Amino acid sequence: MTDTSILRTRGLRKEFGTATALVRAVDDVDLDVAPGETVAVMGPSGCGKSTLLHLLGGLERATDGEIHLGVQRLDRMGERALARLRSDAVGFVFQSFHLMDELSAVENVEVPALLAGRSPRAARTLALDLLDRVGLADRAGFLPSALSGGQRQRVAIARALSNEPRVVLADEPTGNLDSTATLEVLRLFDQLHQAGQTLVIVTHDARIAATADRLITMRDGAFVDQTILSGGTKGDLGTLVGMEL
Ligand SMILES: Nc1ncnc2c1ncn2[C@@H]1O[C@H](COP(=O)(O)OP(=O)(O)OP(=O)(O)O)[C@@H](O)[C@H]1O
Repeated sequence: MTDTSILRTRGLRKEFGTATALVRAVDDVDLDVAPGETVAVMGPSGCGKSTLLHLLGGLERATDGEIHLGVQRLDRMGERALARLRSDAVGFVFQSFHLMDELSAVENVEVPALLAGRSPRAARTLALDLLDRVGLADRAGFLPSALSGGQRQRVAIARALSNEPRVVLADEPTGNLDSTATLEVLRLFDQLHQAGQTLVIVTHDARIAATADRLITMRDGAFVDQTILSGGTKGDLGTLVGMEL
């Protein structure tokens, strides 16, 4: 699309299995995500959405093709450089939260900041600030087991932001949440979007996808449709709040 994309793939492919039982999970995908853009990815189960997200965040290696994050080329990086890039530049949000059970909310949030090289004091200050931003300042000392599903996901979102990522990649972030918690998470993503955060969200929920700037539909590993939602078709949060989520 443009040279100014923050995230760009060309001819991206990921295959699993052997020649006799080959699954092409991602099949020749060209993607351009602009800075500050929210992209939603939808499609039937098994069409390759999670695999695509894992490739974009350097969690998995591509079989073929290019992945650019800014000026960096993920597909050419060694393991150490890729690990550094993940901890410095990418925020992940997962359906099942992936919090560390034995760490409090604030400790979970500060881990990526520590890994990214912040001092313990600076990491703690940032983590408390982020928990405040997601409305959980009063739960900082709680273990995940003492939090609701929605609160856990908000901690996970705060954690995803604690390395000040260039892009946040969210895989079914509301898949385990009830409608109230879904709405809370939706509000948070909207705030992030307003603040200029680049977001790629895999979701089965059309109402979440409706808040994105662009909706990509995948099938059998490939993009089969891309719809720009800004302007008339983009659902605003005010309308969604009025809907039964
Ligand atoms: N580690 C793996 N080994 C072998 N096959 C895999 C692996 N990971 C994914 N696949 C296969 O790749 C295809 C895409 O899987 P993926 O999880 O990306 O789909 P998805 O669209 O995210 O599905 P869902 O919506 O159910 O989460 C599927 O056929 C899946 O079985």
